[in-house]
Amino acid sequence: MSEPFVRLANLRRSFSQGGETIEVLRGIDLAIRPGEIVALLGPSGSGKSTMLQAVGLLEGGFTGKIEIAGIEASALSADARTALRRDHLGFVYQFHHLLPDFNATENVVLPQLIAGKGAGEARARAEELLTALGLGHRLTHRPSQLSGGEQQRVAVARALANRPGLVLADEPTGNLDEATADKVLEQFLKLVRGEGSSALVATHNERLALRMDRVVRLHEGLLA
Ligand SMILES: Nc1ncnc2c1ncn2[C@@H]1O[C@H](COP(=O)(O)OP(=O)(O)OP(=O)(O)O)[C@@H](O)[C@H]1O
Repeated sequence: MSEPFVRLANLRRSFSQGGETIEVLRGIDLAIRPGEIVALLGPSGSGKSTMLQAVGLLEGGFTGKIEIAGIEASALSADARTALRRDHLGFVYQFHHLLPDFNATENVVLPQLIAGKGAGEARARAEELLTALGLGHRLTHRPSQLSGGEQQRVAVARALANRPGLVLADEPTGNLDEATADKVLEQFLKLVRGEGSSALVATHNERLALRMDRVVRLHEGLLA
């Protein structure tokens, strides 16, 4: 069996608030294999976003081990963490966070230019992804000219643009109606599987979670 792409060991995070300490993550262990799509289920406030922020190397304040692509992240400098994030991770949020003044293609091109890819190659990749997501007829629309589901699909294309080994998605369809959420999730899963990426998808939707390869549940700071 292949080595995990992500390995978390005894991951902990607490917050101090008004003299009280809340232990949100109390020793998380998790391994995600290359290409595996894992649903992270848990009620509101259980710590799903906190855990994704840790794995996404977006925040400090954690203890324990976070290993991505065989690299132990906690020992790295800030620059090296940024490089690890850029080279291996893609993010999809509940709200798309697309750049309003750029069209769909440009929003997907931009992270590739930042990663050092040439403009022609980046544009071809953006168009390939957007077309695979059924947006071939919306390439030059700006976010305000797209529906909620279309905006979220552009965000999915952007997350996958640099071929990340791991996609982190925080309630990626939480802002959509049920029918649209189903469709966007279906396309997301198909694309991630086609690309061979792993994914960790936070949701409180049991039904959507069951369409992924494995479900883990956050309960009282631990994974069940
Ligand atoms: N910066 C912070 N300071 C203090 N407490 C925090 C902070 N960030 C998160 N928390 C607390 O940590 C707990 C977990 O929050 P988190 O956002 O990770 O939950 P979640 O499972 O993603 O919830 P939701 O499904 O509602 O998004 C909450 O009780 C929250 O109040």
